[in-house]
Amino acid sequence: MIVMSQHPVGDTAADAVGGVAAEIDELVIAGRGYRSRLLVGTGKFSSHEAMRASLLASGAQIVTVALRRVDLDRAGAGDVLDFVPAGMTLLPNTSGAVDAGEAHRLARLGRAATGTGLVKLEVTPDPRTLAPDPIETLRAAELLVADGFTVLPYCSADPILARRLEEAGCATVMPLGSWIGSNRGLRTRDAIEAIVAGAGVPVVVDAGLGAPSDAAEAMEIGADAVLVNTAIAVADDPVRMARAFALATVAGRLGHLAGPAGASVGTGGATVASASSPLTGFLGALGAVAPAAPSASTAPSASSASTAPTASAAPRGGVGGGAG
Ligand SMILES: CC(=O)[C@@H](O)[C@H](O)COP(=O)(O)O
Repeated sequence: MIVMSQHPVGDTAADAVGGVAAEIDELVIAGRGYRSRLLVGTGKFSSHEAMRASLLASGAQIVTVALRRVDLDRAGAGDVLDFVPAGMTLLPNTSGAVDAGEAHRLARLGRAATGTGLVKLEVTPDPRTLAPDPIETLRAAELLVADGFTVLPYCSADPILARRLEEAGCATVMPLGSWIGSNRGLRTRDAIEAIVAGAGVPVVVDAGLGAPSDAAEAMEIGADAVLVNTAIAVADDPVRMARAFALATVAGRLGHLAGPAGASVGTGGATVASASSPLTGFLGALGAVAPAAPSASTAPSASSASTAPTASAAPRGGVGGGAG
């Protein structure tokens, strides 16, 4: 069942997330700054009205539209573009293209019809996975850059390909979190971390983010932005879900900017527990209430010795450790 909540929404990211968007830094793509780090798609909504309300609630400033869905002659009324809120940056995409030549042709038609040189490059020849073709994507990127486009390529989560796309002149790289429309979340986390570490252009995690927490996770590990369509469009309440993604994106960015948690969580975290309270110092200060020595029956056997905590696995809080 689709329900449409009636939230009072404005038309900026700050309105959509109650002002907290002002706490994060701007996203800069091809020299232009954006307050919102959530990009949204326009497919799969139950109606154009639901789409428009959700776009507003998301606070997104960049919205992607499949060129195949656009009335390129702009002859008829009621086209999807008529429902994109004014002021949003339109990012036409080449969804449906199966090779570089087709992507280039679609992009040129789109530029003629919409007047924008921005293009989200998608080359997905395999209908089962909609996996981006890395070779055709790179070829298409080279063609489009040479033709004056500002290219934002949807790509495999591959650090080498990301570097090659950046070298080809792309304005961002947009590695997938999981298959388009799958809502499977951030399945490519390790690769995204490697891409973030090496990228000189914004990294936008695109596709498969199924819950707001997925967006937050991508942002925490250092992605510059996320692009979400299906999870918002198919939610029971797409407007509320759009707001949730907006808030999660800001929260994830704040978590990343805050530093230490992102650093430890982002590298996979520790594999042993680390006490949050300073156990040793506390007991010492009380006059050492020493734990009872293990009885013979409870003492670790030789065979279990490998599981006993070692010095290196001791809690990092340690003697006189920090606040609990
Ligand atoms: C709309 C768009 O560009 C999609 O191709 C994009 O990859 C979003 O994916 P999800 O629908 O999985 O969010």
